[in-house]
Amino acid sequence: MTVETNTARTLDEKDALFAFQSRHHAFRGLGRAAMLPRGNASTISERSGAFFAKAGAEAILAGALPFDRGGDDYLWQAEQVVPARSWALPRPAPPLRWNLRAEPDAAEYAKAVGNALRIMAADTDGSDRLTKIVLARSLLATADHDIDVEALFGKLATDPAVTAFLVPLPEKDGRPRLMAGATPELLLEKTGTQIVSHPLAGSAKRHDELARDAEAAAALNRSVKDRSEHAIVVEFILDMLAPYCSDLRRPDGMTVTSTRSMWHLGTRIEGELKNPDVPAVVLASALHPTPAVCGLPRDRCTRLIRDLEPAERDFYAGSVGWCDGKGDGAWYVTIRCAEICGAQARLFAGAGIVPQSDPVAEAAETGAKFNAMLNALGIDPSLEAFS
Ligand SMILES: C=C(O[C@H]1C=CC=C(C(=O)O)[C@@H]1O)C(=O)O
Repeated sequence: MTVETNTARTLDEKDALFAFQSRHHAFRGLGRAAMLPRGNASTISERSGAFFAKAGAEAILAGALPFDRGGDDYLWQAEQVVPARSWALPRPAPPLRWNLRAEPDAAEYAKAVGNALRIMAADTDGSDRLTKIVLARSLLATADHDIDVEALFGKLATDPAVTAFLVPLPEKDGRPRLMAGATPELLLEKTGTQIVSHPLAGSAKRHDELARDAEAAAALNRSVKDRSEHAIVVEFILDMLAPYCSDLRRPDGMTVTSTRSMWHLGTRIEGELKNPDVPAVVLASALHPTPAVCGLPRDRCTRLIRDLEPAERDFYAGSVGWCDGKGDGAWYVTIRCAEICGAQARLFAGAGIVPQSDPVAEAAETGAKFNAMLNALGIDPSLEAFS
């Protein structure tokens, strides 16, 4: 991917179409040049192939794939792509007053987890047997005036363990929308013939007090429930990538990784492609959604999620990222994020449910996963609305 270094615009201009910032990548796209004709996962290969055949190897498409493989993606080429390092310094924004509504609240969410556990327990055999499902809830935060998206992005980008992102979403009721977040999870990165995926699953809340924080990490590492939840994701990704790879490697065990607010179990998977021409977006689209955000079996879980969750996921738990005309690119799992529309932010958080799950603990885990966005929005995470 090529990022223009000759920037005619100043970096504090407000018209970012998309932006990504992590330890490895930091750029923003300015102005709308062209949209990839919309379509679902089954046509991404043809559509992106035709697009880059015209736009050329240096062109970059960035944006979002929805959670549901049948839904349409939203990918854009910007007029100009510029480096964005200076965004590591958050811009001060005036404090907002918030009205908060949990949809559903923790108690209702715990009931949905209970329902999922009953379905799992009744499922004793068969190839369609439910082994894991990820259930999410949302939090609708409405401010007294419009959210300063650039200031929000600056705050999200201060955690060195995440990729902060800002991508446009299709308008809803005629109003512009975008997705902002700080994802810790790499779905797929491709550079030439090399691919990397770094799934996360299995979580614990972090604590200010050092000894308590270290104990939370150690307990996560010992947890049979979290290890089984994680192993399902790793096996799924290895199975999906195997047909594309001449070599696929993973370390012996899983590792404990962290963001500022959460501990996770993670596994870095690396591979060498048989055919280097398969583009990053096609591989990401084939992998997505993994059991880190959906479950196993995938199609059955997609349907069950629709029944068990009150709010539509839309682009939450999809994938955000970019690819260039050479086929390189990086795609992340769309988590620790909020859909922003004017003064409104809809935050999402999910948790993997396996037979050993405790509904109340899973509800608390989703509460903790809101913290990255809440902190960046300047909302006190200890407020009652999240419990
Ligand atoms: C679905 C989410 O997290 C996923 C990623 C890491 C750990 C997870 C877990 O432990 O349940 C989830 O699989 C979310 O943050 O909304």
